[in-house]
Amino acid sequence: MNKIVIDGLTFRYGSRDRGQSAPVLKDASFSVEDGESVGIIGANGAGKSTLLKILVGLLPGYGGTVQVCGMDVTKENLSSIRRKAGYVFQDSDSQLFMNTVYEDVAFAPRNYGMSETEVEERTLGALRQTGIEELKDRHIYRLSGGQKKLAAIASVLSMGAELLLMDEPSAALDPGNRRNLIHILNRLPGTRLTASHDLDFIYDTCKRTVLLTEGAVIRDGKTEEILRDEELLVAHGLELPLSFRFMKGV
Ligand SMILES: Nc1ncnc2c1ncn2[C@@H]1O[C@H](COP(=O)(O)OP(=O)(O)OP(=O)(O)O)[C@@H](O)[C@H]1O
Repeated sequence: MNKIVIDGLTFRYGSRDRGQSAPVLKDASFSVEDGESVGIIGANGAGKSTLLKILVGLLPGYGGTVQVCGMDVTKENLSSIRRKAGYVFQDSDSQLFMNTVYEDVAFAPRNYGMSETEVEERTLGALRQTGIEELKDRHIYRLSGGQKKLAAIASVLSMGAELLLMDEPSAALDPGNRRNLIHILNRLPGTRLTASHDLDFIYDTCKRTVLLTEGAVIRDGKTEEILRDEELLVAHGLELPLSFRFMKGV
């Protein structure tokens, strides 16, 4: 079953009264199957963040078909979609707002009216999956960037998200935290869509990759094949990931 279906997606910012702006997504189509881990790569302004925001209903008014977890992305379906699809912001500070890690991770299940026993079970489960159980009583302001990222991921896992949508998850992480995040993501069950221009991170966490340029899907295929294609990457404002540069001896 497909967790995401995007068919002929077109989107432009702005409204008619402010004048029509150019489309930032142009007839984009691809699907993501249950259990797949897919990367979205593209230069600055390619439309990666816009695409993720459309999937969680933050940007209505798109053209074409967009379905998440079997539901059309419409106002009526948003609360059901957000129970199944967890959006991890690029900036973890925009996502964490409670006092402690535990409170933040417990927020969504509590908000959905689950019993305190279930809230605790889900919260501890999510903290375990992200390897931050020992930080549960830590104040959010006392977390490092890497710990905040893990807390933000735990806060969407606790509501039972089947689909993780992540915007630049490795941004601002040092090598140790980045490696830890790769290790944790690769052990998580479920489906993932990760937007990033950290191509090494995509190589380490996604089997399939979609290349976007100016809002259009240029390539959709095996990560290894796309990330090895230097000519393709350079033509679209990217460069070979380090892993392949070393192999070439560059
Ligand atoms: N709120 C907005 N209003 C108007 N235009 C916007 C808005 N947000 C983004 N854009 C424009 O939409 C296009 C796509 O932006 P988007 O942030 O989706 O790209 P991106 O691939 O995520 O880029 P980056 O890698 O720099 O984060 C860009 O031209 C950008 O300037």
